[in-house]
Amino acid sequence: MPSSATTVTPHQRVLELRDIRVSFDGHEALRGVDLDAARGEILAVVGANGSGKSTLLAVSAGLLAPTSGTVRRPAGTRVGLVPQSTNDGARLPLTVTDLVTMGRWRERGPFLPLRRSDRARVAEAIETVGLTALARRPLGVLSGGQRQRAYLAQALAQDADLLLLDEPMSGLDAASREAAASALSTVARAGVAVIVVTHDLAELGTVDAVCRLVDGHIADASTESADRAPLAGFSDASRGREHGSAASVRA
Ligand SMILES: Nc1ncnc2c1ncn2[C@@H]1O[C@H](COP(=O)(O)OP(=O)(O)OP(=O)(O)O)[C@@H](O)[C@H]1O
Repeated sequence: MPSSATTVTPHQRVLELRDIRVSFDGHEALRGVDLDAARGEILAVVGANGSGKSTLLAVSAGLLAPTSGTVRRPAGTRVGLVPQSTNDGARLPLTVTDLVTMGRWRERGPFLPLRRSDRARVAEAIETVGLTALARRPLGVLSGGQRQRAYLAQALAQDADLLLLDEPMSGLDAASREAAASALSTVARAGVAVIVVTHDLAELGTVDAVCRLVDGHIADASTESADRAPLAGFSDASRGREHGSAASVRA
């Protein structure tokens, strides 16, 4: 990750959205969104309820085809998505380790036995989110915040190139938020492009860019300061430059 504004680092772009429009029954959830995400960078997406944040993630993940516009990802890009609510997971007859192991399926296939390296990756992801002591517990007996962390571990275990997280900190206590924010920084430093939807920029610690959605379009995009100071007190993204593209602005 760049440590100063003048550092020129070749950040490979793993997502390019151009003039994205999404209509639901005549209502435009996204209106002409341009956005780039590059390896090694954390992009925060903020905006009011209904402004289009989850829709933007769904389009970025390839789960939802835009009504118009282009979505480009380099061939072979692995996308990991942690959806907004993981409460449904409470009903799944899976342990934390089972859930995180599923994160290796794309790499390994669901029917092949895990290699030692896969198991190590699963254990590492569980450790990163601080759930090692609960690794054998069924999801149904975890608290909401613990379950949220299990899903985050699953996403980490995927070794994704592009990690999309929809309010990953919701329901987490302060210590867990800090652990999750640190995990995100670690994966970004390892070269993953991270897009995080949040209602609270401060909980993310440091980010490289902020994209504010208002009624389905990017109202403004801001870069974090060059030395990557904490975002606390930076809730007014109007400090940033006004333009349509977010992560193309390098920190
Ligand atoms: N499948 C759908 N069918 C119809 N309308 C939808 C659908 N998904 C989203 N919308 C509408 O699109 C708009 C954007 O929704 P979206 O879920 O992307 O917002 P959001 O910014 O993620 O909101 P929140 O902060 O509440 O999670 C909203 O007006 C929503 O009602």
